[in-house]
Amino acid sequence: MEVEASKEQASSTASARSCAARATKVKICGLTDFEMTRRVVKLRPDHIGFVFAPSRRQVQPSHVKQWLLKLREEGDALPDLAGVFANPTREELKQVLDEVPLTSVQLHGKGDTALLKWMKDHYDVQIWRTVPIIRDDERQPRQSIAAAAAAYELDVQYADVVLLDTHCPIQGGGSGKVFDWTVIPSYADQLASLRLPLYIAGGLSADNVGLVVREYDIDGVDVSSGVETNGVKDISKVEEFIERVRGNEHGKE
Ligand SMILES: O=C(O)c1ccccc1NCC(=O)[C@H](O)[C@H](O)COP(=O)(O)O
Repeated sequence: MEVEASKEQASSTASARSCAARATKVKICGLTDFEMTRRVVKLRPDHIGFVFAPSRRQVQPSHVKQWLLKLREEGDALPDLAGVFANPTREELKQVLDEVPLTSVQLHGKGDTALLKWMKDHYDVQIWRTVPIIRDDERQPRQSIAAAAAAYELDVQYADVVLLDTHCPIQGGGSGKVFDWTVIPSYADQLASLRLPLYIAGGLSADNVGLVVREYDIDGVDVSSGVETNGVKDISKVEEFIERVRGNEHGKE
């Protein structure tokens, strides 16, 4: 099944990093209505994401369930289906996972090893662990890589993908802001030794995604704000974003 294939792709680990040119995965996040979800799915991203955390992009589980049913009825091959949460309780996760056939759960906020273990024990989902990277302009001491690593190392044993995203103190993600990409190689090295795929998010758009994909040894990219116009998903921006990723693979001459 397409979803299964997509899950396997998401698990392609850092061992693939040694290949000269490989396909960088694309996740389009923060879909909020059926019609846009349908149009995005037809562009064949590797992952799509629905935000269940409090946010202007928050969606209801019952709505997402209906959209996915309709797409299946129409015969659309579905990509990996990610649900985005910020510091969820077990009950909140259960409510969504029992209703929506998600294949991945993306967690923002503080780590909770017991929660991750519970999820792995009860649901067949990939876990995306977000590592927030603090921007210099937040006027906090710059986060050291070691400190961030210590924060996620605790639950990395249950993570299937690690996502570096710009720290967003207000809602946890979807900031639309770029972090300092020079930290990427240190994470890439650490995660390669753990054989965990590394994805990048935070302020990506068609204008800058080619650069991050070409210059850094990463497995995938994730976007929300950068494919919106006036806060609403814009299908021409989504299309352009996916084209830029696919035309700029790392290692391609
Ligand atoms: O998008 C939100 O509103 C959101 C709220 C709370 C937690 C996570 C959230 N979004 C996650 C994403 O959309 C992506 O993983 C990523 O943060 C996208 O960032 P950006 O392209 O900078 O909007």
